[in-house]
Amino acid sequence: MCGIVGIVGTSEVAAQLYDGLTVLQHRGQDAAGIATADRHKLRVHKGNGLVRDVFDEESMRLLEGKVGIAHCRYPTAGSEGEDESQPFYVNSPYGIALAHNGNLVNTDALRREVFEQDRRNVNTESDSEVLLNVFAHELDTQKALTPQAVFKAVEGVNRRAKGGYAVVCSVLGLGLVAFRDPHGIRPLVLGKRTSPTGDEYCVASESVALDVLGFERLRDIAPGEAVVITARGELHAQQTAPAELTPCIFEYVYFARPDSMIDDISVHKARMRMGVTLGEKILRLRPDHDIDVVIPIPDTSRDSALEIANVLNVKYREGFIKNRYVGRTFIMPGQGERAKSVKRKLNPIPLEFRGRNVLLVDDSIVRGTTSRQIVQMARDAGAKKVYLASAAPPVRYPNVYGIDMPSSEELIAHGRTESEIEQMLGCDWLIYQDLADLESAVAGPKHPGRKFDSSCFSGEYVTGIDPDYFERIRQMRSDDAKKKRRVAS
Ligand SMILES: O=P(O)(O)OC[C@H]1O[C@H](OP(=O)(O)OP(=O)(O)O)[C@H](O)[C@@H]1O
Ligand SMILES: NC(=O)CC[C@H](N)C(=O)O
Ligand SMILES: [Mg+2]
Repeated sequence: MCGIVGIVGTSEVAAQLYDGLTVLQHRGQDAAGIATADRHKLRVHKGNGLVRDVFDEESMRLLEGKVGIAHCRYPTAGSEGEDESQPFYVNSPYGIALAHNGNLVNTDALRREVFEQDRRNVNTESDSEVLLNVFAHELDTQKALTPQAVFKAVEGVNRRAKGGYAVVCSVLGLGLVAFRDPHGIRPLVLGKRTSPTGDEYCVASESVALDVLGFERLRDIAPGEAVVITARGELHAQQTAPAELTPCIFEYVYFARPDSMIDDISVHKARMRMGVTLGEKILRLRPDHDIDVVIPIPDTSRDSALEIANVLNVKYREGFIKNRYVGRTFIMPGQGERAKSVKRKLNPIPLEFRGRNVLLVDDSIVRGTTSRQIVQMARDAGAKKVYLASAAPPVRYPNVYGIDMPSSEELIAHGRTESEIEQMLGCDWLIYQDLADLESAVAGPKHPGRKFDSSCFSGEYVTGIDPDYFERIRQMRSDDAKKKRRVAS
């Protein structure tokens, strides 16, 4: 789940892109990059690591230009190698840099098509580089470099690429281009700022980037919409494909920051509502429950856990302290690293557990890495009974649109009943949110009936998927496959 930002400013943009990336760091911790454009040149600096590690004073100084894009990466395709960090660049036509959040599900066919029909070679295993070459080819077939020509090119991309994609591009001689797939699976929001020298625009994965950079949130980019902001600050927008909004529900469950608005829904409020519906379910199933205290598994579950405690009318306590210097464990590339990180990251305060029946709350249980260890930690800290609530339903199916859970065997809930999972996690009671409750909680009162991509819970994929696709990505991207790749390199 990468983070992307693009800015058209009236002054230099590199430092602002850097600041934007730092607040999107939770979306990708593996690599980062910035590309800026002045009138004649595109400059790119990128590499593996956190944003603060990839850039130094010297590299920032070289990133000149008033138009630019930036990316932080959490790989879902190809390898974790430096050459697959983003933005990607092609020199023809015009010079284009592209940053992509999402994942294509027809990359192999597209790669062949790009080579055989468009006569372009893609030198990495990245789906994003394939996407860039499709866009470049489609733009190359247009006569001039105008917003209309870009819209035609994006129409071509929409026709050919299948999957989740939120994209920002910098096109030399024109400005910034941004577009979102026809289902709007991945988020993209547009903001504006007025400076004494003219209008400035920013496009970002999450509105938190607009907030910190002082842009006003204008609106979300619509599914199947493309936006061109010329280097002079003129905004053009057009629908480039028939569309139906079904944003990824996992953004609200886990990925996004709570202080972001995504598709006009506050992530914070969505998580609070998830807590209310789950609390109500607990009361329905066990009106005479014996829960003494609700304890969140930090960070992401906090908003939901607090509301569960309110609904149950029991105490809410911070019983685990998070080491703020350890990153998010779920988005780490290998299982060994994830498992070790839970211990390094979370430590219990025993007096909150001793002799109590505790309800631990997590936003989601994916591989079960976190919950298995946490349940044991709660017992070791002296809890009498350990109950576990998940603000999301069981994750039973792979995610193919930009979240790296490609192999169903790695998912603890795949092919298992809730009581089997309860046993594996070692808790006294496991309770999951129902999918219908999750969807209505996220939609909230402002967007009742909103549809979502909930494929990792339901197994229904909004773009349709080739039947052999799952086996192919399992071979490429399971934890085993990644381990083998690391050993070989
Ligand atoms: O079942 P698992 O495979 O362990 O995955 C789920 C866990 O991973 C995430 O936490 P993470 O540490 O990534 O981030 P957070 O601090 O934002 O909660 C998520 O919030 C769950 O706690
Ligand atoms: N998480 C993402 O959005 C990943 C983008 C792209 N598929 C990559 O692997 O680099
Ligand atoms: Mg967590």
